[in-house]
Amino acid sequence: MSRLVVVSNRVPAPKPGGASAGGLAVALSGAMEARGGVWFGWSGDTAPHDAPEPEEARLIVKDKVTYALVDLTERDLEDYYSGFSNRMLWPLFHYRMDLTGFTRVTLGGYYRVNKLFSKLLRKMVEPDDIVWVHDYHLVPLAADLRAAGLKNRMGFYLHIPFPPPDILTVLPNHADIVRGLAAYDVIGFQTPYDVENFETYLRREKLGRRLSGHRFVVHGRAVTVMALPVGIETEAFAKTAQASEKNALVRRAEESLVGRSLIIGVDRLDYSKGIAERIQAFESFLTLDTEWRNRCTYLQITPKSRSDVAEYAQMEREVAELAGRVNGAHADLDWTPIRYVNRAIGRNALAGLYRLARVGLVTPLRDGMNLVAKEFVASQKPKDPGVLLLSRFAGAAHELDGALITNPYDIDGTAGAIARALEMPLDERADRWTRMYERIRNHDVAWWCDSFLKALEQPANDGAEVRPIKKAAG
Ligand SMILES: O=P(O)(O)OC[C@H]1O[C@H](O[C@H]2O[C@H](CO)[C@@H](O)[C@H](O)[C@H]2O)[C@H](O)[C@@H](O)[C@@H]1O
Ligand SMILES: O=c1ccn([C@@H]2O[C@H](COP(=O)(O)OP(=O)(O)O)[C@@H](O)[C@H]2O)c(=O)[nH]1
Repeated sequence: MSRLVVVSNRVPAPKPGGASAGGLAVALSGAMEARGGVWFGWSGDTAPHDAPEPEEARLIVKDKVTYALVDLTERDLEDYYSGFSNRMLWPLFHYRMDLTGFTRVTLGGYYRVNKLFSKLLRKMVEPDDIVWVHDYHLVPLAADLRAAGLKNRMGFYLHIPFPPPDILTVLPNHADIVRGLAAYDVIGFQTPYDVENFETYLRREKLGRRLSGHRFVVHGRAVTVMALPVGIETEAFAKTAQASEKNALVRRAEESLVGRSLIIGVDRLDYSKGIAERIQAFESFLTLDTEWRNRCTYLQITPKSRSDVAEYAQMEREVAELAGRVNGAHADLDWTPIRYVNRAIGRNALAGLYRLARVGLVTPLRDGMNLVAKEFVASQKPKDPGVLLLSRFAGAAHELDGALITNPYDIDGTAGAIARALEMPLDERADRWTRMYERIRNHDVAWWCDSFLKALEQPANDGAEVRPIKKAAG
C-alpha cells in the first residue's frame, strides 16, 4: 500500500483544546488516524508580516500521522484564505454571486500560497506516494507539483458544490481553475448534480467531455470524475451519542428544558447555512402554531467563522439582532424561545444534544454535503428517534430521503414542516429514521475514503490520450 499524503488548507493538528468546527477536518480525521500517512497544510497560526518564507514544513508526529504544518503570514491569509478562497470561490460556488469580491491582488495571493505549498510539499513527497488534495483553496496545487516534475498519482476532492456554468463563468479565471483540476488523476465531487454541472461546463466551454462512465477528458488530459458523498463515522458517532446521555453539559441542557421539546440547529456562522431564514421560519411557526408556545425550545449552536471577511462580520450582527428580536417579541417570563450560542461545542456533548432533540433543523441555502445532518441521524434513539428537517439544497438531501425535505426560501413552508416534525407519530418517525440510518451506516466515512483511494491507486487503462499539462497561470 502506498503512503498517503493528504493536503488541505485546514489541518486539525494535535493541540490543547483544539476542537475544530468544520466538516472537512472532521471527515478526514477518522480516515487519517486509521490509515496513517502525512497530513500537510496551514498550521492555523499566523507568521509575522516580515517573516522569511519557510523552507520546510514543521512536523508533528502523532501515532500513525505526521502533520506537516505551514504558518502563513497575515498578508497570505488575507489574500489567499479570506480573499480569493472565501470572498470569491466560496460565495460563487454557493451560488451567491452577490457576495463575491474579485481582485487581482487576492488572486495573486491564491496562486502564491499554492506555490509555497508546492515548494514545501515536493520536498516531502516520495515517488510511490499518492497525494490527495482537498477543497477549493488548493485547486492549482497539482499543476504546480507536476510542473516541478512530480509524477505521482494525485487526486482532488471538492467538498463544496460545483456550480452551473452560468455561475462559474462569472469567475474571471474560470478556465485556469478548471485547467488546474485537469492536473489530477481523480476528481471527486459530493453529488451527481456537481458532476453534471462540471460536465455541462466542459461541453459549453469546449474544454473537455465525458469519454464513458467515470472517464473524462479535461483540457486534453484523461481523468476519472466521481460523485462520492462524504460520510461520518456512523457507528462510532451513534455510540458516542448513547454514552453522552451522561455528559454533564447534556444533562444540564435537558434539565433546563423542563419537559419542553428541543429543536436543534448546529452550523458554523455562515450565510450559506440559512440561519437567518431558519430563525424567521421558527418565528412564523410560533405565530401560526400558538399551541407550541412555551412547549418547545430552539437551540441554535453557531460558532463564529471567518470573521475577517466583511460579509461574515455583517451576518454575525444580523443574526444576533434577529434572534434577539424574535425572543423579545415571543418570550415569556419563564421561557426563551431561541437559545443562540456562539461558541463551539465539543463533539461528545453535541452528540448527546442531537439525541435529546425532537427535531434537527438543517436548512442551508446551499451546502456541499452537511455532516451535521448525518450526525443528527446517527445520534437518534432507534426506539424513539427525532425528525430531521433537511434543505433540498444540501448535498445530504441526495441520500437522506427519510428527512422532511424543505425549501429554506419558503419561510412559511419550513414553519409548517417544523410543526409536522414535532407532531409526527412514532411509527412514521421510526420508519424514516431506519431508512436514513441504514444509508449512512453503509456509506460512512471509511467507505468514502476507501472508494476514492481505490480509484486513485488503480490507474485506468483506457488508452485515452494524455498530453502534458500546461502550468496554470498565476
Ligand atoms: O476551514 P474553515 O474556513 O473554518 O471552514 C470549515 C470547512 O467548511 C467547509 O466544509 C465543507 O466540507 C464538509 C465535509 O465534506 C461538507 O459537509 C460541507 O458541506 C462543506 O461546506 C469547507 O469546504 C472546508 O474546506 C472547511 O474546512
Ligand atoms: O459547535 C460545533 C459546531 C460544529 N461542529 C462540527 O463541525 C462540523 C460541521 O460540518 P458540516 O459538514 O455540517 O459543515 P461545514 O462547517 O463543514 O460547512 C460537524 O462535524 C459538526 O459536528 C462541532 O464540532 N462543534
